[in-house]
Amino acid sequence: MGSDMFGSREILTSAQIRAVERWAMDSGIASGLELMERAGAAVAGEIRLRWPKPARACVMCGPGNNGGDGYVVARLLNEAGWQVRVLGMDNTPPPDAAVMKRRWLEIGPVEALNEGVLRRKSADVYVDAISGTGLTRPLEGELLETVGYLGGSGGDWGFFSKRLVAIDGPSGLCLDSGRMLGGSADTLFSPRAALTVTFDSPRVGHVLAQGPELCGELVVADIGLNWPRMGRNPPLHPGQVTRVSGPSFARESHDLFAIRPEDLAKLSDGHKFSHGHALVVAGGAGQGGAARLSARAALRVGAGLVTIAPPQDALIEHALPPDALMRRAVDTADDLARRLEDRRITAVLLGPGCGVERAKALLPALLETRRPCVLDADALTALSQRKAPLEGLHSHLVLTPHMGEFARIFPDIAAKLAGPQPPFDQHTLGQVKGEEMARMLAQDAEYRAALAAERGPLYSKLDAVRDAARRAGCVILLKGPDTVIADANGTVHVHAASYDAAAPWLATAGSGDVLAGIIAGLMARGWPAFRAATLGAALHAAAARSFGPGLIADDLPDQLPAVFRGLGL
Ligand SMILES: NC(=O)C1=CN([C@@H]2O[C@H](COP(=O)(O)OP(=O)(O)OC[C@H]3O[C@@H](n4cnc5c(N)ncnc54)[C@H](OP(=O)(O)O)[C@@H]3O)[C@@H](O)[C@H]2O)[C@@H](O)CC1
Ligand SMILES: Nc1ncnc2c1ncn2[C@@H]1O[C@H](COP(=O)(O)OP(=O)(O)O)[C@@H](O)[C@H]1O
Ligand SMILES: [K+]
Repeated sequence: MGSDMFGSREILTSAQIRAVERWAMDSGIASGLELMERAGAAVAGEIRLRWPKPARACVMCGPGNNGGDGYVVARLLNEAGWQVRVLGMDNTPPPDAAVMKRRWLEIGPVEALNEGVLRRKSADVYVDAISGTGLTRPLEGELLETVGYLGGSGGDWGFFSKRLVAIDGPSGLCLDSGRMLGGSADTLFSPRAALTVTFDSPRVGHVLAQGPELCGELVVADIGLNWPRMGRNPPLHPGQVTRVSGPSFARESHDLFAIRPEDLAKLSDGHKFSHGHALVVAGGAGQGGAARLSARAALRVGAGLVTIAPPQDALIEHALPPDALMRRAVDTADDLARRLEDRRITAVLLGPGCGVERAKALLPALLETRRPCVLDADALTALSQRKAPLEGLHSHLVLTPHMGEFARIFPDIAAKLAGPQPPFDQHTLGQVKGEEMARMLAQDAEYRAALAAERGPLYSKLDAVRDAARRAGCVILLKGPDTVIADANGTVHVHAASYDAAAPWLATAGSGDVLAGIIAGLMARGWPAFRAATLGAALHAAAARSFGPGLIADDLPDQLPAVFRGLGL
């Protein structure tokens, strides 16, 4: 296991990459034309790596700079001996794209970009340069038909998905959310690329939602933008808007993965008693398995001591291994409060196998101590059933919901994420009334404001988790193949299983209990909530990869030593 798989890198929104490009051009690092030439060269190079013999290419160029990249690809493939057809639009492109189009026109013609021309299916490779980061509204008319045809409206998406190369992303995909612009109906005919080549950094939309599925293999090409990244800067406070000598945008760390050199040092240092003490609350008779999985994970991640705390009458069930576990009964909220008077208990996990009623009874006493703590599973359901679900939450807390639990605690945010996306037409608005209508009108206004401010137009999982964490005042880790973690200051981190080696076998019963235990163990060891959650998600996925297919949750904690060895600890 190479430690490179743990590298952390920034992912950017469309507005951020535009700011980076503008900064690079303004500071004389490269002109727009040079950047476009490098972008096109990177795409042509990746194509030639995969199709080493000159073949037939059909390059589809849209109205903007994404189309400009396409004209460069066409010219370079032609120079390499390929037979190239170019389909394009009858518009005045932006200046750099116009130059690239003229250069192509010295070589060959531009045919009309429409479904009819595509139906002839005369190429080995199709290059989608129709839209990239500049897509701001759903495609319409001929462009929509063309993109739908690439997505299989003619009954054969399998044909295109094997030979479609997308520049920056398949067209119609919103690179800020990973969702197709234009609502769910159009996703039926969303183009799926075999290969997507993007520039400088991944975009948010490459790793969230449908992005990974629609982009296919993702290559991030360096086009020499050379901007000062967070990693190379003096320490920044997360979420801070900074104007260092680089492009100016909110330097939120939208980064992928989590293990950094300072984590490695801290994981390997120290002495048993400096490693803290995690208390894992367990449930009544017959429910103990989940909490024991969590407790085992907390031990394996290096908590010095772990105590499992079931009710008195279930204590006997927990006489099972691991023997390193301590066992103490906790029946009532008073028992828990007394137990937590011991300041040596440095983190608490409540939820796995706990039972909703028991979690509800223990929650107030736990929250009152403001002890670092993870709330998972039944504790999340218990939260959502309180009159004021978010009351008493604080910044030393990590909530680890899956989408169902998240929706019960933040129903409005989940509805906004799952529902149709703006701009809403009269027909859509005609179908709703009351609060739903008010919510959609507000969302529509937000969409227009976002466009004006050059932010991404669609509400993404990243936005949703950030909004939820701000509202709750704690860290939230929303599970899924695209796990998103946010803190109350707006710092967001994505752990995308799709980005490196996918670990689909993580989706197995009890794997969430292990994740909660890993995070609680790290918090017991002194990691702050947000770092514990991001590092925990990375270790959890690494453990799954280390075991491989056939994994059950019980195997995960015992893979952690191999993961640590792989990290050189
Ligand atoms: N900046 C740089 O230096 C570099 C940029 N690079 C490349 O530029 C790409 C970004 O280019 P971009 O901003 O020109 O927009 P792009 O993705 O081509 O597509 C949108 C175009 O379509 C239009 N449009 C929007 N919605 C529409 C709709 N529904 N139906 C119809 N039209 C619609 C919209 O214009 P509008 O009509 O909104 O004015 C715009 O013209 C980026 O992905 C990368 O590939 C690289 O070369 C590296 C250097
Ligand atoms: N398709 C997937 N690929 C990779 N990881 C996934 C996928 N779906 C879910 N996961 C991960 O699997 C774990 C499942 O947790 P959870 O939903 O709580 O399950 P359980 O309740 O069975 O423990 C989470 O860490 C989640 O991020
Ligand atoms: K594209």
